[in-house]
Amino acid sequence: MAETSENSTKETVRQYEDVEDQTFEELGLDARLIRALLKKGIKEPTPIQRVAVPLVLEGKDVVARAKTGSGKTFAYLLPLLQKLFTNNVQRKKLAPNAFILVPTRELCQQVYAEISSLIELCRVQVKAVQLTSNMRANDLRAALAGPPDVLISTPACVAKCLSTSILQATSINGSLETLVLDEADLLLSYGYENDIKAFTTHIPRSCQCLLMSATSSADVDKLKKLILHNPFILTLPEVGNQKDEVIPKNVQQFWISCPASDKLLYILALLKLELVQKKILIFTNNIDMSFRLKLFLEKFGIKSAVLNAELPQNSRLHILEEFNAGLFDYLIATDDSHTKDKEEATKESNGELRKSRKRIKQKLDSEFGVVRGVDFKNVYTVINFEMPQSVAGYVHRIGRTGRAYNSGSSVSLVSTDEMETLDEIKSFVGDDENNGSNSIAEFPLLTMNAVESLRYRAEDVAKSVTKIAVRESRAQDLRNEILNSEKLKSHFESNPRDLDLLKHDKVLSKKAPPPHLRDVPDYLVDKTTKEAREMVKLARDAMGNNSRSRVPKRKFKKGGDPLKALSAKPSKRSRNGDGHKRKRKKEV
Ligand SMILES: Nc1ncnc2c1ncn2[C@@H]1O[C@H](COP(=O)(O)OP(=O)(O)OP(=O)(O)O)[C@@H](O)[C@H]1O
Repeated sequence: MAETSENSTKETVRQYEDVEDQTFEELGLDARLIRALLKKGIKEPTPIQRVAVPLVLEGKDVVARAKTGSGKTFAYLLPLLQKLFTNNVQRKKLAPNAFILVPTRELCQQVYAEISSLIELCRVQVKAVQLTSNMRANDLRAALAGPPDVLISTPACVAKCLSTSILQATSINGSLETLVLDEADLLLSYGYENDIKAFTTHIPRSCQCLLMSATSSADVDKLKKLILHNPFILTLPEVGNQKDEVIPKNVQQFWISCPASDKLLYILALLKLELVQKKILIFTNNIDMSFRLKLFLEKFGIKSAVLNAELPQNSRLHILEEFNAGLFDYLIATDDSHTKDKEEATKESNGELRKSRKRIKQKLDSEFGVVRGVDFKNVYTVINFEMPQSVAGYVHRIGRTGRAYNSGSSVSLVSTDEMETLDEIKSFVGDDENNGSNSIAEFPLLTMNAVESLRYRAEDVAKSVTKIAVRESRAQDLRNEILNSEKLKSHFESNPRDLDLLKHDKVLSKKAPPPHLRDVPDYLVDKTTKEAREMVKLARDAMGNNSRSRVPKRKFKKGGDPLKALSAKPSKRSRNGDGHKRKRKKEV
């Protein structure tokens, strides 16, 4: 471990070249928490947990940067809970002892679910609550009555409570012991700067502050200066500042060059010919495109659900829960919604959608964030149907697979217009054919023959998915979800575990897909594609990758991965053959 003092009295930077294989016991964790983790199937700490837990237990301020899916949530939740229930002298407090601030409601819900389950499994007297901006003043007051020990919220909601005196500044000052800023790199970009600044004036000097983030950025530095006193800055080799260490190594990244007008055809080929493994998370940049894709796939018998900022919160949470529980395999998510779709919504409000949208009166939720930090379970493949608008967006999207010790892959469909973005991403993630780590390789399993064999059908169907059909479906889906949302609210108050009530991957079109579209006739699939498909299937079976099971997957031996072992493009492969061979050699 290398330790340097930056600014001698202010920051201690700890660079861990080699994190020792300590157990949770050796980190000083309470037996109740260890038992709770075991019940969740978690036996060994991840590297970030190994370095962060002891420091947090010691009461140090910590800035932890670790890759997506590296287990940052437990890195702060475990010691935080331990501190709360081991010093269980009845504290006289007027406000919660710990605040966990996150950028989105989805994260609020996720962190709340994690902490609640730990509390339940440990059987300890700790109360956690989550607040969201859409709660009425009375509900906020009721949630804070007591007060609870831990509060999970977006900064905006805390600011609202302060400005309406539901929370008193003096109470916070007298009670706050731990402040966590989770997904710190996003808090400012979500527009919470003023809310955070308003809050910081009430943080007592003695308060321990923890800042967790997946990437380092100017925003993280700004928050660090604003909030932390003598922080320990943790950098791990898997995190590092080096470019090639941003994406988890257990995620294989691929790209396919294709004309923008052929994207539907290409994704159909990938899914229908089963060249990618399930579960699959597909990203689009705007909501209309997600419905176009959903309707298109539906005509070929591929059912999917959509997830976006327009949906009511209850529905969004339920969709996530269903997807995580394995009730459906394809989820089409629209991200970057807090910027782009808002603009679109404004434009649309002047246009043809005005009537139907007005009736629905639904606004995009500025606290929505599907990509950042949300823990999608057992997603094997992330597909960028459209390229994200920033490098950070790419990192976070890809980070939805390969979580913890699982493996995964990503496939980006890249049009000519998006090539520049791909180059930028490649240079950021440290794509280096000679080095092999973190390279974004051309997807080897899709042949032109395979694509062309589906062209006629795909183009025919794509024509039928008109703009009007898309917009009607979007409005219809929204109406359904608003109704669902009401049902969900009352139903889940009494049946919180009933996930099967509403399936969100219902088909939108009235007609069932004709058999010739639902099943790809055998004669259309060439030999190479059949082999590729078989390899993907074998790999899935070998990994025990059944998206409907919650059993942790077996780790895949790199050498045995079909995406590395087989190429459906002999000519290209031989062109890049050297690079591939070198890569594989290095990995064995
Ligand atoms: N020690 C562990 N062993 C196995 N799985 C773990 C461990 N710690 C956490 N996990 C699981 O790993 C997944 C990812 O964890 P978490 O959401 O905390 O990642 P993260 O670092 O916060 O990612 P992101 O930056 O995307 O938010 C979760 O499903 C979590 O339950």
